[in-house]
Amino acid sequence: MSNFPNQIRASSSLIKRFKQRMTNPAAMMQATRHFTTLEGHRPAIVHKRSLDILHDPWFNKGTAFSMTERDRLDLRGLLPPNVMTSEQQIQRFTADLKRLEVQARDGPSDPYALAKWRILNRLHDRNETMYYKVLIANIEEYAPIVYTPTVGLVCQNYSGLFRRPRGMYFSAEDRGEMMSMVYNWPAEQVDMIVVTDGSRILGLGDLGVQGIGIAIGKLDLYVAAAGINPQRVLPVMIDVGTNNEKLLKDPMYLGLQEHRLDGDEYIAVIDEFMEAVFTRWPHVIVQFEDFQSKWAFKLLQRYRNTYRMFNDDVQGTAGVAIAGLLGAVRAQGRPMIDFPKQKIVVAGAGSAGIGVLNAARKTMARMLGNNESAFESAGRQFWVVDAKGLITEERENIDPEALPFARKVKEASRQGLREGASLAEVVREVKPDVLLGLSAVGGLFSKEVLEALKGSTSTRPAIFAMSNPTKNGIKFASFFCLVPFAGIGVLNAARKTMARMLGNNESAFESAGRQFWVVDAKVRNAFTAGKLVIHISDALSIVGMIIELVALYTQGLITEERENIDPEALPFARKVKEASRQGLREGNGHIGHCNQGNNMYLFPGIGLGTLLSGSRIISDGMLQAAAECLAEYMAEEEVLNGIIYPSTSRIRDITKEVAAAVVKEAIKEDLAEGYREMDARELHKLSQEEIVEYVKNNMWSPDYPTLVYKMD
Ligand SMILES: NC(=O)C1=CN([C@@H]2O[C@H](COP(=O)(O)OP(=O)(O)OC[C@H]3O[C@@H](n4cnc5c(N)ncnc54)[C@H](O)[C@@H]3O)[C@@H](O)[C@H]2O)C=CC1
Ligand SMILES: CC(=O)C(=O)O
Ligand SMILES: [Mg+2]
Repeated sequence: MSNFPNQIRASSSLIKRFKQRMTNPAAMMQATRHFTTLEGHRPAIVHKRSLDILHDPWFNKGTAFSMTERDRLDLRGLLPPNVMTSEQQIQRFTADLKRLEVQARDGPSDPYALAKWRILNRLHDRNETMYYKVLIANIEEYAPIVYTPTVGLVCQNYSGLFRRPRGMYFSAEDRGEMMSMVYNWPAEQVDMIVVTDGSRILGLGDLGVQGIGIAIGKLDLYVAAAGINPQRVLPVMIDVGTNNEKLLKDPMYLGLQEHRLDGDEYIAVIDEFMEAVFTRWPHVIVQFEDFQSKWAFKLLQRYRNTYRMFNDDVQGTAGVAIAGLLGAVRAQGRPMIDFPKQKIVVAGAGSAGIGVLNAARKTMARMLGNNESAFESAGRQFWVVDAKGLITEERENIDPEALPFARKVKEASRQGLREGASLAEVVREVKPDVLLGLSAVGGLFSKEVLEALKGSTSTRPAIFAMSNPTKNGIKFASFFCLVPFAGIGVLNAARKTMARMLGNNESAFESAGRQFWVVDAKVRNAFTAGKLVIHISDALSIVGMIIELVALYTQGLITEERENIDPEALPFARKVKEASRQGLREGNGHIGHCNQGNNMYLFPGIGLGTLLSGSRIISDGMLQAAAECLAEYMAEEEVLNGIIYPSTSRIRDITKEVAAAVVKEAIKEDLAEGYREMDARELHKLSQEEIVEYVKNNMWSPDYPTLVYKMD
């Protein structure tokens, strides 16, 4: 068992001192001054100088300190003499990062992604303003590094990657101490906490203390997308042990090496944490992230009416899925009001799957009249398959959360189904409009399942493969492959892996090449180019992130007949004769639009909207408003082209709109108590446009403030 360092325990005198300061208005102003002045272009007061400033990522500007600032802050001689602009700094940094890219042309391998993460993380450690400037300007490119999928790898390799701590750790050893420990955090004001207990990190299972990476990654998006001030975010890991046997035996593991606390003992730890953070920061918002479903629902019910909190996996994911499901209806050329007619098969009945099911059912019921019979009939639109197959009322020890979605036995049998029927059987018999996966199992949408989906009664069946991370999807056995952002890099890597399996010689390499049928020439930047790549036959299977497969026909199968073929795709072009023997020809196949459907479209806006409304709680109505706002964000033309989610490059604008929708709903429900000088009465007077403006004006931007030194 590791010994949690004593030095992080705050003395009670520290709390006393802090409380005295907080009851003294002048002292309180002094304590909060640099936070309130950082936004905009007013100078920021700092209480340190010299090397202490250079080592403080909140204030460090590196080579961008002006000469007058260097004099004022005792920095003269501590930096190379050439003063750089922030643009020059970014150019220098990006050139370094791109060099890595040139050297790693063989695809987005794990070491390559991790190397990129390391470089970005080092920048995060030394200069936060510049880090967020880089991230915001290149969000589409770097979100997959600082967030999923790479952050999953980071969590898995956390013990080796750990350099500087970030965030706070509360462990089972700290029971009785949390109320004082919370004052060890240096920021007087915290707006947003993302907390995990590491029990179900992405689709990677129990990673114990290593799960802190996901809280850090989510908060990166809070800063980049929602403009939450980086000095006011706090990633938290609650370490109650781990049931991961490998970590329990690993001498390098940094967390508590004991089995997870359970039952009342577990709840007591989480209760103590919640009380501590809300005592110090009464207006903070706490996002619960990646708690195993066993606790996710219970904790949500326990706290949601008392604290400003939400569970991202249950509620954020549900909102994003609803927006996507409504988009899928529109993509079929039908009005959204037809949503209650959709037949939906969901694979996975954990926190995310059940969250989506509940929200989708409520949305359907509202469209059908919002009464009991509407709710009943909406329930019949879903077929849920978990690890044991189709869930019916015959299921033994059924999870109470899944019970409302269990199919009636008689009804199932009329459809040719039974308790435990496989996903392929269910899809074959139900002929659904939508197949949605939240099972964390790679390769689940196999050839058989996708073949079965061909029988769908929908004109444009949609697949939402929402499990994370992408890696889970790599299986060499399936038929179709949708590669969300890998393209040629993945093809090359897959070919090499196959070749290795076949003997690792030239003929193995040749024959491996014949296993790919590549559709679309622009595969290389498939994700950034917004193209969906479909490989027929042996390749990789879908999983990873939410992918909408709404057929949008473009160039089709690549054969050697393709004009102006991308040289990188050439090795994968099919021979014309061989293709014709298979009944295929140049241009065959479907290319759909593909982008990432992740709760990142909503959680930043939910948090920001809650903060700026000053709502006491996060209501169902506020969450629904967020989802509807995302659904409406896409123009009709885009949706008809099968583009259901916007590009992540627009994430700041999306978040602003989502936050405004949340503020508006909080005002409507009379929950809004205001934020800073905008009190509840003022909020009520705002028009829709003014709410959007209010949100925009309160989003932090990564600009260096002028620093002025004052003694503490
Ligand atoms: N795209 C997004 O925004 C989000 C994605 N997720 C992902 O969704 C996945 C599931 O998350 P949770 O629900 O929290 O996990 P969980 O562990 O609570 O639930 C997993 C569910 O999948 C079922 N399952 C396992 N094997 C199966 C199989 N062969 N066939 C059908 N079902 C099977 C399990 O019985 C369980 O019901 C994870 O990969 C997670 O990363 C979660 C939240 C958001
Ligand atoms: C994206 C996310 O929250 C998850 O996979 O758990
Ligand atoms: Mg999550």
